[in-house]
Amino acid sequence: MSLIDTMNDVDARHLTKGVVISVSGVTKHFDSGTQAIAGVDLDVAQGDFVALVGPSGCGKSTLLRMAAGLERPTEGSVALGTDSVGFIFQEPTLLPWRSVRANVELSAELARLPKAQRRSRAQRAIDAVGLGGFESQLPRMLSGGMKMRTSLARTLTSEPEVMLLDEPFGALDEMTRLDMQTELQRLYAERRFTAMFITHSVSEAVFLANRVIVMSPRPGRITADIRVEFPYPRDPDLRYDPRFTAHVAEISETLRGAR
Ligand SMILES: Nc1ncnc2c1ncn2[C@@H]1O[C@H](COP(=O)(O)OP(=O)(O)OP(=O)(O)O)[C@@H](O)[C@H]1O
Repeated sequence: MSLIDTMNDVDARHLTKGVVISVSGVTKHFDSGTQAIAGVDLDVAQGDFVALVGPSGCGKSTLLRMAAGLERPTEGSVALGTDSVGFIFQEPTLLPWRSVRANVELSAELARLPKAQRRSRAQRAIDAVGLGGFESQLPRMLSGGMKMRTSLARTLTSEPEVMLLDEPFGALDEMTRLDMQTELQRLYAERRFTAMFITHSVSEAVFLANRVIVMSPRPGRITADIRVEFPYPRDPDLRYDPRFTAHVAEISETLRGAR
């Protein structure tokens, strides 16, 4: 049982086989009086890439934060079947005085891995995100996309079974964002972690996920759960495929209907 399950008073041994994140009958009221979430049930299977889309303020981040154990549900339960979890937020939050390599090694340092293993894992992650050659640069010398790559590499270094990503590419320019989407799904194709990914972009959701969850306006409920069956790794040109645009249209329509 992980620390997070302990915090949520849920025993992970009660999870259905193959389910890594289980949200059951969850409602969330904040002390301010805001009700963020209403009656959400969601099981995420091991190896699923789930994208959450919904109008601003519908409780997507709250749901993700509950999965991370950072918030408790008011009613219902949230269980996580592992304590091997990586987070990525919109802001890369790098330590400004540390080089790319030292930032990427941080998660392995915190996990107290021996130095040689730290080095080799960090280098593998740096190469995987295309930052080879930039190891000794400081964050202030990096573009927004490179900072996000560094943040992604830092998370990959701890080889998490579950990745929780809250609009990680929201602040990037369009071209960098498309590149990062391609990189992330390539890494997913190789490593098959379980992912929960928040985005405002329907096309980003369809390109990355094998399952798109659509939420209603606050208090957020699940209004649709749509399977996206394209095999991984996905080619950037998939975005021009009529089946891809049909998915985007269907989800956009559901979002409009949910307002
Ligand atoms: N700690 C908190 N205290 C009080 N209210 C909160 C807190 N965190 C979030 N909220 C409120 O709960 C609602 C849901 O917020 P949340 O950030 O989960 O939505 P979201 O769907 O992620 O929004 P966005 O897409 O704009 O990022 C909002 O009305 C927000 O103001």
